[in-house]
Amino acid sequence: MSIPVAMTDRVLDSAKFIAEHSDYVSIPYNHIDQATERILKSMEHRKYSTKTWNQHPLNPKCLDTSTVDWIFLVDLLNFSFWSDLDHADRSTAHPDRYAVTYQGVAYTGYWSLCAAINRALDEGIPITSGKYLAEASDEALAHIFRSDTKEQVPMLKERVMLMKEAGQMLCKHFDGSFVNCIAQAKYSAQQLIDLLLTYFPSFRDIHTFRDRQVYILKRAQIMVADLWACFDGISYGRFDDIDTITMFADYRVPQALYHLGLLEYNTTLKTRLIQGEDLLSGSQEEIEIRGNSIWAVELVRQRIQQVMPDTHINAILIDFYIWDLAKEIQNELTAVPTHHTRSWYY
Ligand SMILES: Nc1nc2c(c(CN[C@H]3C=C[C@H](O)[C@@H]3O)cn2[C@@H]2O[C@H](COP(=O)(O)O)[C@@H](O)[C@H]2O)c(=O)[nH]1
Repeated sequence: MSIPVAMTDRVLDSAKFIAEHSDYVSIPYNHIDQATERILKSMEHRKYSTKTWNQHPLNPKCLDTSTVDWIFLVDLLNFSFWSDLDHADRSTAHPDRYAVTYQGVAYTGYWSLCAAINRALDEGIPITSGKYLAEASDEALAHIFRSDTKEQVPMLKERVMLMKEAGQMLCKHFDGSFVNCIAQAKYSAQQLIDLLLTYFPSFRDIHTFRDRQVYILKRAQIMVADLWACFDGISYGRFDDIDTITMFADYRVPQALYHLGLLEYNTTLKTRLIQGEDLLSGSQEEIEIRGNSIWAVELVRQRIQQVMPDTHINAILIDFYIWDLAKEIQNELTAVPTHHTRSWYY
C-alpha cells in the first residue's frame, strides 16, 4: 500500500521544523555520537527488544483480543500523572502522592494507571469492554481510579469523560472492540493513527508553532508502539510501516534526554522549570521541549543506523529504553525537573 509521504513523515517534519526554529531549547549536536554510543551499549547489554515489553509485571501476558482492548484503554488514558504535591518527584514518592496498590505494590505515575485497570479486571469489572465503558455510570468509572493515598488521580473528570466517549465510539463504529479498528488499518501504523484521529478526538495532539501546524501525536503513536511491542510485530502488532513511528513526546523522556546531554535549555526556561512553573499546553516553550525531544531521538536513531546499518533498533525501542532508564535513575535526574503541563495529550 502506498502511503502519501506527507502522512508518514508528518511528525518528523514537524519535529525538524520545531528544532530549527527554537528559542528556549536546543540539541547539542556535538554530544550525539557519544550519547548514542552509551545508549547503544546499554540497549545491547540488556538485549533490549520488543520482548522487553511483556516482561513488565503489569503488562498483559496473553496475546489475545482482551490485551488489545487493554492497550487501547491504557493509551487512551496515558497522560498527565505528574503530581501537584510531589515536587521532589523521586522514585520513592511523597507519601500523599496518588498511588494504586496492586498485588502488594504501590504504583505511582504511569504504572498507577496500569495497576488501576488490572485491579478493576481482577474485581470482575469489564473495564476494557467498549460496551461497559459506554454504559457505566460516571461514579463507576471514577471508582476505577480510587486512590490508596490522600491525592486523587490528576484529571479524573477528563479521564471519565474520555472513557465514556471512547466506549460509545467503539460500539458505534467498531462493534465494541478496538480489534476491529486495527483490522480497518490493514497493517498500516499511519492508517491506524488516522483512524484514532478521526474517531477519538483526544488523540489529536496537533498544535500551532510559528504559525504552522505541527504534529506531535504522542498517544496515537505510543498506542501503535505498544501493540507492535506486545505482539512482537505479528498478529495485532503487525504494522508494515512501523519504522515511521517516532519518539513519544511525554514529560519524562525529555528530562532523561537533558540528563544524557541531548537537550539543552536556555537560562529562562531552566529557571522556570526549577521553580516548578507550569507550562501552558501548546505554548512555545512546551512545543519546543516536545519537538526537540522527537528530533534528538531521530538523530540518535540515524547515528545508530550509521554505525550498525542492519540493526532492528527503531525510534520506538530507543524511546522505550530511555523511558525505562529514566524510571530506574529517576533520583539522579536532578538537573532539571520534568516540565509541568496539564494536558490529555501526554
Ligand atoms: N515517551 C514515553 N512516554 C511514556 C512511556 C510510558 C510507559 N511505557 C511503557 C511501555 C513500554 C515501555 O517499555 C514502558 O515500560 C509512559 N509514558 C509517559 O510518561 C509519563 C509518565 O511518567 P511518570 O509520571 O514518570 O510515570 C506520561 O506522560 C506517560 O504518557 C514510554 O514508554 N515512552
